[in-house]
Amino acid sequence: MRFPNGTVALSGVDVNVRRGEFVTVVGPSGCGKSTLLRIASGLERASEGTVTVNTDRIGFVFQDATLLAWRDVQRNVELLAELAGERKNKRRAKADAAIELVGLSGFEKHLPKQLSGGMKMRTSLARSLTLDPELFLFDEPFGALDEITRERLNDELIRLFVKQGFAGMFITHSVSEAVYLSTKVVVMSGRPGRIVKTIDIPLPMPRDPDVRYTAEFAELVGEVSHALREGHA
Ligand SMILES: Nc1ncnc2c1ncn2[C@@H]1O[C@H](COP(=O)(O)OP(=O)(O)OP(=O)(O)O)[C@@H](O)[C@H]1O
Repeated sequence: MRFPNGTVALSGVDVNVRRGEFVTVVGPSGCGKSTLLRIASGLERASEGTVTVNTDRIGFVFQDATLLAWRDVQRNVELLAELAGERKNKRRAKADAAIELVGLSGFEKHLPKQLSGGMKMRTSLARSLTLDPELFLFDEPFGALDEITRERLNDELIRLFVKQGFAGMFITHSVSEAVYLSTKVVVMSGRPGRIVKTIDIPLPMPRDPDVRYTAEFAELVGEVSHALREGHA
């Protein structure tokens, strides 16, 4: 990916994300992770190479929950179905199901300003879930949350991944979050972003929260951290 101003953001990147895979991309700031996700989503067009996406049901969750301040949770979650021109009954049913999936039942009438950071992210997740995505893209969605909320949302995300069966592509700066969530971790170098290493995470899904304290987990975290350091050198 070369931007019109000459910045080369990505070079020779080759990634596959299949159904049943949750692929996390880690790498130093500015290495092109968001660019890669935007290219996968179609928001950005690669200047060279090919991108093949075998579905048009793509969910995208950003670091910011991007909720409309004047709409309550239910009407925020309904937004995409509304834009797609779906009837009120149908979009309400979809929103209700998604709100239930993310554990926000009872908060339908709350406005964004009445929600915690974690609840805002859940609302954002629910909004994308109404699309019933086959490919779900996440650009560091939990980066701004405290550790406990983040760990809880990691578990909820894994539950959704196992239940809904989408292909997941996730960006994070946290090595332990990457190992915990993923079936595969892609480590990128500094700009222009190249893939330094791809590491399979063979831990069983859904993850047991206590897996974080095992030797196997620590070893995988070590492997990802080493690869990150190599890419930085
Ligand atoms: N539209 C653009 N035009 C020119 N350069 C851009 C454009 N968008 C991004 N870049 C540059 O491309 C590089 C990759 O940016 P990107 O946001 O993808 O990195 P990132 O790995 O997601 O960073 P971070 O982890 O800090 O969010 C950066 O150097 C950025 O300045």
